[in-house]
Amino acid sequence: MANAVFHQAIWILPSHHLQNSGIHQEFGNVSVKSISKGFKFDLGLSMSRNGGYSSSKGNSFAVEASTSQNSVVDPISAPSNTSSNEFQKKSSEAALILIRHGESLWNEKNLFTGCVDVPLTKKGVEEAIEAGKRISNIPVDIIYTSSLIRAKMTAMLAMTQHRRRKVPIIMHNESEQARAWSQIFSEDTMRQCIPVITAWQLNERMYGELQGLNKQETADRFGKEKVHEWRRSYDIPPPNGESLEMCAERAVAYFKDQIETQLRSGKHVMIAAHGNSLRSIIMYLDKLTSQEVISLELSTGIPMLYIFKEGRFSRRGSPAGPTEAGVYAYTRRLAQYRQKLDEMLH
Ligand SMILES: O=C(O)[C@H](O)COP(=O)(O)O
Repeated sequence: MANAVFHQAIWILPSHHLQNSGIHQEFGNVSVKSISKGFKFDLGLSMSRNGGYSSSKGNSFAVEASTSQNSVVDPISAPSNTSSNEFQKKSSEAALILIRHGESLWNEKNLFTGCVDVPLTKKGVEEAIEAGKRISNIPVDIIYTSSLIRAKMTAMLAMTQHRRRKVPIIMHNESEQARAWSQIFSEDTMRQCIPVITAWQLNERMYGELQGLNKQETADRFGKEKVHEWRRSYDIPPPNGESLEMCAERAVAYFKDQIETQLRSGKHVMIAAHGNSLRSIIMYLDKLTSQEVISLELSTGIPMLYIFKEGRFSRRGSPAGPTEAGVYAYTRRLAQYRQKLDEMLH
């Protein structure tokens, strides 16, 4: 069966809409004059029936004005005398930030959570804000989160700390109407937004019949070794749940199809997800073996930075150190971005 493709993540302003609609004149401080020609913001993505996203405009995530074909670029990211397309071609480097969500109410209670949709604790909120401070100087053009609230909360709270002060906006693609009703009608406002794509493929591994059970009690009942095998082995699933391998089949496939595509086009990406969906992605990025991944543990609310350059990922650290400088080895490009933020904000 042909894979039906639904256009998604498009913010469109048909020119007739403005002329005909009674809504207008002012959106906050933004005058409709600036958009009176009508334009289309196309984030270049489509969603297929199986829930995957594919690019409808090649690899580009450029937000384009259909009348002029000029991309809406972040003036801080791009050198002023270089057009966005040229910049993206020259830019062979993009930042990738991974964050495991902050502590959830079930992490606090030591319960297996998996795909159960549990929010953050107060400590989790604080961890997310702290994570945001650590990445506040690193560019972010697009955010991916799982569909679970703990990852979404973490991404949103982290972005409250970002010095660029762009607004993360969740893309609603669940129906044609949801897309239509969440359009944005100002190019200026669009420039100050970061699209947030939620994807179930980034959800925590499905923990099967362990979901809701206490981890300590489960270890007492089935034995520490068995439970460790369920939690950390690569290919042994918990009862009726997903092994890490099964989780990787969807999470890494999504990463390769969708997220790597953004990185290749020069977009800086943040992913807020989960202990095991991120372990599977890190296994891919760091080329870990199924033995090595057993000892990979991720703490809640800790951001990790990778640089994607010439088709390769290199880990630039995670904030184990007390200061940002001691944490991330900035590339020249990231240092320039930071310097521009300093100039803009002082
Ligand atoms: O789903 C859970 O319980 C946690 O988010 C991850 O649990 P784990 O450390 O047991 O894999």
